Amino acid sequence: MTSPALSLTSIEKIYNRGLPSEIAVLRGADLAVAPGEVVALVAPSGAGKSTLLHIAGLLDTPDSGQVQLGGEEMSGLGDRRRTRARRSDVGFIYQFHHLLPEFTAIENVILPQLANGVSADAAARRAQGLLDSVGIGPRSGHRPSAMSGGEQQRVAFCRALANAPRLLLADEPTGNLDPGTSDTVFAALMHLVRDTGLAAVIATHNLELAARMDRMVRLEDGRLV
Ligand SMILES: Nc1ncnc2c1ncn2[C@@H]1O[C@H](COP(=O)(O)OP(=O)(O)OP(=O)(O)O)[C@@H](O)[C@H]1O
Repeated sequence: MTSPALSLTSIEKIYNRGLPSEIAVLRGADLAVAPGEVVALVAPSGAGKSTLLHIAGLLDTPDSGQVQLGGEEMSGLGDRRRTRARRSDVGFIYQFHHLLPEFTAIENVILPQLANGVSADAAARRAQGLLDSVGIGPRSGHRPSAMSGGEQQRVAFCRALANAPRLLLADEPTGNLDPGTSDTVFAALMHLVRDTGLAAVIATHNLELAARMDRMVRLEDGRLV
């Protein structure tokens, strides 16, 4: 049997422990995502969606519970190995694209590859291929400020996939776009994800988009149902 791309077991996260403001955000959250599976994560605002995504993507650590990527335990790793695993195994997409404004679209997709030790030529070829696949190849030399919101977000998708991660985590990837653009951009994202066969967890408030994924999980009272 192949290992899940992501496995979260009994994840607990408490903020401000011991203080009057203590808040138990995650209380035994479990989730397994198979390679190639696209899971919609639906949660009311403040339920702990970002906390969960940050823990799954090794940006934050749980107070207890296990995080596995591709069957490998991540919980006990030191900072350097966590950073390496995050860089090569996980791609992030945020609601606001967070592209580097002083670099062009293609440079934004090249840079994470250089940081991962890929040669400049190979990185440029891969970046151009990714941009072509979401229909913005001809705009690869533009800076983000010269692109529409939907185009910028498609560049952010390509950047997230630049290092061929095994897991994609997205936090409201189309949340700041108008409904029409959101639909086109979501279709581009699904195309990329299906094309590369990677596992994805995509947080969204949009139930119509959630219904187009393989499975929907809801974050409720610190657990996933
Ligand atoms: N570093 C922190 N210290 C204390 N409390 C925090 C911290 N980060 C988040 N929280 C609290 O934990 C809860 C969950 O936060 P989180 O950002 O995970 O929610 P969310 O579901 O992503 O919300 P939204 O959809 O509004 O972005 C919130 O009540 C938030 O105020």
